Amino acid sequence: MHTDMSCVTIVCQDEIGGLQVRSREGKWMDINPCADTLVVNVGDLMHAWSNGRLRSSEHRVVLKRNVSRFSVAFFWCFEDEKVISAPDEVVGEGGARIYNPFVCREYLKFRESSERGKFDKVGFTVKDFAGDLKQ
Ligand SMILES: O=C(O)CCC(=O)C(=O)O
Ligand SMILES: [Fe+2]
Repeated sequence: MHTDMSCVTIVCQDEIGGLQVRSREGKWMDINPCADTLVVNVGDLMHAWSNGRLRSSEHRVVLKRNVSRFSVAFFWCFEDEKVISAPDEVVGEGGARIYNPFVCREYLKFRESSERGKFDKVGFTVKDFAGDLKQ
């Protein structure tokens, strides 16, 4: 289970399927394969930029049978040196930023070097890195 570090991810999975996304309520939902259809995921950078309005959902791949599966993912990120800080227009009047501003490169480094995140991408999210200022 992980969230994507990207801004937006585009996934193409074959007919075997297996991709699951966790709902706000914590329920795992199958993303059933559909011919000529791509899956678009919001990643952590977009989640932080949108001040949490767009959710970077936890997802995983679960195979119900012992078969080979093929998928390809395209991860679109902001440039390394960009600072992610939700714009005033997104935060809205009277609203508050829920994350500290951060540099994209630093977040990617954090995810790639942290014990839990190293190989299987499981673990930390932007909340762990930039704090959740609401809490
Ligand atoms: O294989 C898939 O369907 C999803 C892969 C994925 O979530 C990822 O590479 O981040
Ligand atoms: Fe992913």
